[in-house]
Amino acid sequence: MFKVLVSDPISDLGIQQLMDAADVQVEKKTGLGEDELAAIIGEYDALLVRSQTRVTEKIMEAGSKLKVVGRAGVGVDNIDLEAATKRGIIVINAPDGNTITTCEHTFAMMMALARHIPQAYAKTIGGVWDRKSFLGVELRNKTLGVLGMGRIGSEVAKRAKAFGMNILAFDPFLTQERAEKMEVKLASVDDIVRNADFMTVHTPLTPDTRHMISRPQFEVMKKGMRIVNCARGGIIDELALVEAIDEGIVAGAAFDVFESEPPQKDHPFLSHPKIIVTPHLGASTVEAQENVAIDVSEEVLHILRNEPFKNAVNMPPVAASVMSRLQPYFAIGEKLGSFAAQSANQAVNEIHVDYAGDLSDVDTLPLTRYIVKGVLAHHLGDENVNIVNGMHLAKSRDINVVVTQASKSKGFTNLLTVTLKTQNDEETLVAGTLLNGYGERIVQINKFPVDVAPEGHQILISHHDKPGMIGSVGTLLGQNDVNIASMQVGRKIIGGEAIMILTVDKAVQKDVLTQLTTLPGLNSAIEITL
Ligand SMILES: NC(=O)c1ccc[n+]([C@@H]2O[C@H](COP(=O)([O-])OP(=O)(O)OC[C@H]3O[C@@H](n4cnc5c(N)ncnc54)[C@H](O)[C@@H]3O)[C@@H](O)[C@H]2O)c1
Ligand SMILES: O=C(O)CC[C@@H](O)C(=O)O
Repeated sequence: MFKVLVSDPISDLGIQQLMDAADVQVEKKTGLGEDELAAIIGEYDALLVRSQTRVTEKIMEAGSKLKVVGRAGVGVDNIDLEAATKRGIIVINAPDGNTITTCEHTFAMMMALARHIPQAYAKTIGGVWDRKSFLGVELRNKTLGVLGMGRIGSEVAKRAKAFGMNILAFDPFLTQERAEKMEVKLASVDDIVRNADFMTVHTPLTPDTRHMISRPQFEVMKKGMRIVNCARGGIIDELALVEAIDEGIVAGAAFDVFESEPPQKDHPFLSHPKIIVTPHLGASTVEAQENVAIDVSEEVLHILRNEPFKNAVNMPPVAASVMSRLQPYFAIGEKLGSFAAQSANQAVNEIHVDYAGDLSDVDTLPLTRYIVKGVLAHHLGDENVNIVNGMHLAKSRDINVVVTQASKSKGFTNLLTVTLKTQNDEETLVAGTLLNGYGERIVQINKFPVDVAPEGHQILISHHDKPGMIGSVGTLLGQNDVNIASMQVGRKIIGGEAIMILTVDKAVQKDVLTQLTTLPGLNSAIEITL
């Protein structure tokens, strides 16, 4: 039974599927401080948060069973990603669910700013009928500068066209071709600052974007600019903005987010007549909260059940088209890694993976992660290694991961070859394939061609090819109550070195393996469990 803790208010409708899952127990405990959360997190396999809970290194350290932290929303600035990656905790978010909602909030803020709605409302309900102080401006024919043309920025640009606005857009990933397709004009930050009437930011907060609009930009800014920030506090320098408004450069600003949240009571935005604010409400609609909760719950279930997932933040995203090609190989990749590690039986200093045939022209990194996990988990334990921290763990142990791709696949449509190089320059090679209609197969072990389904308990025997070997192994196993399900023998030349792989029905006692090695002509016997 997996235990999931929900530590922020998250839509019940969204997390219903977790509650309905027979293998999951959900507990809700909101408003916990760091120490309180650290004290209980050790019991849980997954933690679901919104933006209030700060998932610090201390929480990750205390979360000895924690496999995944799910963020019902986009920004993960409340989660220590480095600490999570180090401990193999997968951090996932729900990047799509609140895009439209936040885009619409941006428009609500832009319209409110253009027409002074909050200020006019306050005066009107205060009994003052003031129609002179609130002369607004139209959006039509105005230039809107959009910084950050990702999910939300693109939707904002789309809607701004319906208002008759001209759009200048900047994003390091925005190409001329895509800008033309979206009917926006590709511009630099400087162009936008000098020419826009309205400016809205939709970037994450990074060292690059922190204070990307500050004193130098205000100094050259078009007079009368109106600025909206529904992305992250800190992208626009708050103090420099207040100065720019007071100097008459900026006509007004609408902010949903602050450098520090909630802002101090004496924060200059809270009393400025030309600044309107909301308390980080960008994603706060019924629809968005349901969407993000559904998305994140689905992903948490996938991760807990060891199924493929897509929105991990501490791993690079993988295109759906690439994922669909690689996914069928994840299980065999991990098994090959594990098989190789169990048969190498020595400290590994290089994991060499060769992809051939169908896998020769695709970015195989996600698959390599499964193979590396398979190799490392044998020594480090399943609970300590996963596809997030595997590469990091390999690097921290000076294990090189080398990947090659070749179109030739020795007669197979696809072939994965895992070679482990050990300290004494020895190599252990295991190659496998997915056979159409037959599933996973190991087709080579070291220099020997074989045909073995990688599953359950297996015994890998190295021996001298001579009459009677199979019989004496079978007899010894039978005497020890070990039932053989299948057996494969591989050799290069008659009477030379050979291997035997037996699939047996249960785990084999160590002393049975020792007895096997006393048989004349038998060199080694290793148990492999997949
Ligand atoms: N107010 C809210 O409640 C709320 C809700 C959802 C999202 N957000 C925030 O909105 C922002 C945008 O979210 P999104 O879903 O569109 O993210 P996204 O990742 O789809 O888009 C962000 C874009 O910013 C671009 N970018 C990065 N550095 C840049 C730079 N220096 N200059 C210009 N562009 C740059 C990226 O290339 C990317 O295209 C994020 O900060 C997110 O956390 C806020
Ligand atoms: O309301 C929230 O959870 C914050 C939403 C937003 O900032 C996000 O990053 O998704």
